[in-house]
Amino acid sequence: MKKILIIYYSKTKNTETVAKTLADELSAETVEIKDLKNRYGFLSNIGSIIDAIRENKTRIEPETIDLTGYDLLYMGSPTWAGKPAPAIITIIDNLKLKGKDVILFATMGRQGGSNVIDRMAEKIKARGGRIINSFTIKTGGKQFNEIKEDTLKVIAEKDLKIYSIG
Ligand SMILES: Cc1cc2nc3c(=O)[nH]c(=O)nc-3n(C[C@H](O)[C@H](O)[C@H](O)COP(=O)(O)O)c2cc1C
Repeated sequence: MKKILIIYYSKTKNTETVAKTLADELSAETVEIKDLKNRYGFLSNIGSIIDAIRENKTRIEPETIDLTGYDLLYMGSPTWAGKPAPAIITIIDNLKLKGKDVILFATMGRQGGSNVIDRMAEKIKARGGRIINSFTIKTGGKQFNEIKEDTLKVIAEKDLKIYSIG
């Protein structure tokens, strides 16, 4: 079995639900990237949208992750104004991704997830990583258990367990 790490940011636990479901199904470890900037309240939401559109960096915890020994990475972000969350933009630039296989996922209320995947992919490829698969999950109006069900469906449809072998 490959050693798999799932790296994610999640403000309201939708992306976390996907990450934890993947972790259970694929026997993977997880690392949550925390954004140390206040992202709660109306004004903060506007700030978050501006930060996402401009791809502003943010203060995160952990600042980096030692990826030595991991054969496969999953990386997940919510969609913010059609972009990856600032915490994900920030962590990608702090990781040594040369030669790493990466599977990307994005959650979205309604739309924009594929754009998030594309942008994450561009940045990861620029750092020497290889994107081997990706998927989006729609979360608008869904309970956590429905998001979990949707994730289980994607794991089956995309045959994601195949990447754990070897
Ligand atoms: C600042 C902000 C911007 C967002 N922009 C979008 C968007 O452009 N398109 C969309 O479908 N959902 C958008 N959403 C909804 C989130 O992408 C969606 O709820 C996601 O599943 C949240 O993941 P999380 O619970 O892991 O934080 C936005 C949410 C926030 C807080």
